[in-house]
Amino acid sequence: MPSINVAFAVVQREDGHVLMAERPYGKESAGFWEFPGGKFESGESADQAITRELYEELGIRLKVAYPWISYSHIYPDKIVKLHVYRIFSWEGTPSGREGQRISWENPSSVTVTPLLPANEKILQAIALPLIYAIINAGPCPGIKVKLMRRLIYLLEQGVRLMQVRIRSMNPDQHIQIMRPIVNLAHKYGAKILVNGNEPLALKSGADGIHLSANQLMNMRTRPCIPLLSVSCHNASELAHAVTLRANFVSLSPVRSTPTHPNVSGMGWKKFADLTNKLPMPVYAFGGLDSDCLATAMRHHAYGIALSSNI
Ligand SMILES: Nc1nc2c([nH]c(=O)n2[C@H]2C[C@H](O)[C@@H](COP(=O)(O)OP(=O)(O)OP(=O)(O)O)O2)c(=O)[nH]1
Repeated sequence: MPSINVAFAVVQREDGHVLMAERPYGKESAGFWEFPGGKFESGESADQAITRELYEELGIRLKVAYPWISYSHIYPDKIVKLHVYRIFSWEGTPSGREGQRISWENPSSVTVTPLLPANEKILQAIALPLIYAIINAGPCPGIKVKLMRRLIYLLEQGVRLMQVRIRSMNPDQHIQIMRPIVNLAHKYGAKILVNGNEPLALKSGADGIHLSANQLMNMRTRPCIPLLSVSCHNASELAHAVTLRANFVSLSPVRSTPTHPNVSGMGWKKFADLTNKLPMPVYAFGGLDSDCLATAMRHHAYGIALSSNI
């Protein structure tokens, strides 16, 4: 079967809406909605293809194009290798220069239909926020109040995806602590994952679980929960996370951290080599702060994970 390379872009406004385009009359799959982009021309790189396509199709000049994920989709007559970019800044006002209809859509509630089947996973992924906060807590007096305070602080800062990791706590007390956390987060439209414990996640109404790399490698089937995130450190763990259909992973350590002084960070080059061909969102983790977001995205990260200890 022939295989073609295609570059397309998630062009995203500040309000989170993304630009979608209808495939015009005369093209294959006319009437289906897609992200703007198209086939590589002979000798072109992915970067060159996306820059040219977005100018030809929409009349916009890209300021920065972040290379994101790559994946293949098998159509009845061909394999399409999709190279996906994320665009947050451009010059010009997008318009359908090839007669195609365009629409700004909220990724969580897309109104245009039908979509190209290869694009479902992209829409699910881009509903995720750019920052993933990990709240670590050990047993300590007043832990419930301290956790709630930290949660409120993060929610007020605009964080909408959090993992809560409480060590050494009996299951009943754990649920008692998690329920109000989940309820409050949901009032802000935020999602909560609990670390490592599927029954706890279900009983506390959390949105998902986060697995350690050890738990991941011992698991053969995906837990039955909406969101699954996983800690990964190398290529084989990433590959298993893909097999288990994790929604996203954190890949660490990018830099060495005070909590793991004997482990050296992999650095951005290795991070990019590991994530470059992955079909899922990856949060860069370990020794980072929010100023690292653009650097992370230049190296194929979806966003960054930041840890916060109690
Ligand atoms: N542009 C784009 N193509 C996609 C997406 N998802 C997806 O499966 N594809 C597939 C559909 C097509 O088989 C292929 C893109 O081919 P195309 O015909 O649009 O490319 P093009 O704009 O260069 O078209 P042309 O100049 O050859 O007419 O990639 C997407 O979101 N955007």
